[in-house]
Amino acid sequence: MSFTVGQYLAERLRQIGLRHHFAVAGDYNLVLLDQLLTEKSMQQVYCCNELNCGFSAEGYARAHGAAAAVVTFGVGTISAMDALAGAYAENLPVILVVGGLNSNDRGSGRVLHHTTGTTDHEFQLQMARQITCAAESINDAASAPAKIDHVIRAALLNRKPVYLEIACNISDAECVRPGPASSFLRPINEDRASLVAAIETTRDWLKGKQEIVLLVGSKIRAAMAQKAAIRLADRLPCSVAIMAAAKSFFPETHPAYAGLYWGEVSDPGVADLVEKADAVLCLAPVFNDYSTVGWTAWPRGESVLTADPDRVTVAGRSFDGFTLESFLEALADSFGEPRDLQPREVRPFAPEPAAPDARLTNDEMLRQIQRLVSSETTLTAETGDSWFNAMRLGLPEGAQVEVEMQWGHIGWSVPSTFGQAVAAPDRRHVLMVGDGSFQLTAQEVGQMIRYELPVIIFLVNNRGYVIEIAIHDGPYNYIQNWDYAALMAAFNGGTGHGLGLHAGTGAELEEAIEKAVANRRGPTLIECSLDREDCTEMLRKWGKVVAKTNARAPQQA
Ligand SMILES: C/C(NCc1cnc(C)nc1N)=C(/S)[C@H](O)COP(=O)(O)OP(=O)(O)O
Repeated sequence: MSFTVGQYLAERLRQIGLRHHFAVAGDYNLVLLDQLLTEKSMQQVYCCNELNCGFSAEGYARAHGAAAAVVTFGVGTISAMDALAGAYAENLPVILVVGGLNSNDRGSGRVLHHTTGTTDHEFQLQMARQITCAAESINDAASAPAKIDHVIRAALLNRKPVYLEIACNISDAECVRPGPASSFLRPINEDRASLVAAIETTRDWLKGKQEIVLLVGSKIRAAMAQKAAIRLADRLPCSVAIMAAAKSFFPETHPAYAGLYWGEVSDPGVADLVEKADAVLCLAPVFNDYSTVGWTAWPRGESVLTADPDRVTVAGRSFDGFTLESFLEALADSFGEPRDLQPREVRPFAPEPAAPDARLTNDEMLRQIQRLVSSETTLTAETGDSWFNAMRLGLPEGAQVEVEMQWGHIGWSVPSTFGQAVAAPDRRHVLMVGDGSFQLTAQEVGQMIRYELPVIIFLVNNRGYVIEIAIHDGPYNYIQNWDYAALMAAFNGGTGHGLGLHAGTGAELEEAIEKAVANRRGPTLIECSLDREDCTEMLRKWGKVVAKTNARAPQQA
């Protein structure tokens, strides 16, 4: 039985644990898709467009650790690249596989369809190199194994996306079979002396410190160091604060957990805790203009240790050659046994319930969403006031929150939630997405219907781009209103189980949530109608500072 290049790729994807890959057909990738279909342990899941295909894979990688998306050359790839750049920004190993030009035509001087009409056939590979940690183009079967192994290993090691182009006439070409996948998964060789020196320097730096804070950042998951951070908090007398993009990456039930640090929109008391501490250990942080609230909340200086996924900087020295996980575990163990502490009571977001027939408010909506959140819930919060709503939720052990605060592509959340639900069907998937964002990628709700995924979508209809209005208003922040709930009938196509409901009061929302929980054979979109002015106080405060930062005059020469 012959074995092909496409099957080599399929076998490697299976070996790294993928049970699905996402795809949009195109004439350059049809034969490749056939080859991937021969791998019966992996389901081929289809998307409405390549941007959504890329974001679906990104969501799958959030839930499953890695993901693959298969698109066609040019028109498919360039669209998927927006999601690939997002995966790069969010440290997610997405493998973008592209059905490429026929190897006889590549570099032939001929003009081919789905290209820009020039004879430059390298443009796409060069673009991909800017937003991936590895990019390869396969135009002969002999080089396929090494190139496939190279990009997959790079993706897993760097927790970043990669790009793999396979000429359309090579996908079914004869190929050798792969060996075991253990070569991909082997740990990096760590430098013991550097690790010991880093621990000793850190212990000296900590001597005499009274107020120690661990500030957990969003790259802690990509660094696979969440458990090690807990181990350290169990042993080091400290408080733990999280950055917004790391919501749910440290258990809120942990005795040392203090809350969200986000400058002037931090949880009560947490800004003081961090800013007055005499030792802040920043664990895998991303300090950007949004996460530092316009550069106003950025811990730096002698009282700060920064532990990045591949480097520790403390007391004027810098160490690398070991993983963040190894550093945190060794530091934890240097403090001996865990402290004897009681778990913390998580405070849910629980304002007084609104009168059942009163106009639905943001707080009432969030109060009811809070009651849905359990240890098996993954809540995805879209860019917009949904970010700030997610920050206000109390999370039971095991509940997960997904945000995209570095790339911040509105619309990301719909396909990403689809990908997460494909990856983790046993969890309850809840999506909070604004009307403006939803209009970019709404089609993927149709795929949730196709694959019968019971996602609960809170469509926050506040009639426009409220986060932009808070930053800087103008006519460009107002959009055509849709009847979002009515979309579900259209997406059902006569046979689907999608459910579309309107909620304009607390009572209507209560009833809609009941129906959504009962609808196990498809998604339920609950269109929550809110006043445009009804946004979180956090957004208002944060928006003002960010607007001021955006408005800084050019540096005078
Ligand atoms: C337009 C834009 N950002 C600019 C933007 C524009 N285009 C892309 C792809 N990504 C972006 N972030 C943003 S955050 C809107 O306020 C989102 O509106 P909506 O989803 O309705 O949420 P809110 O009402 O809570 O703001």
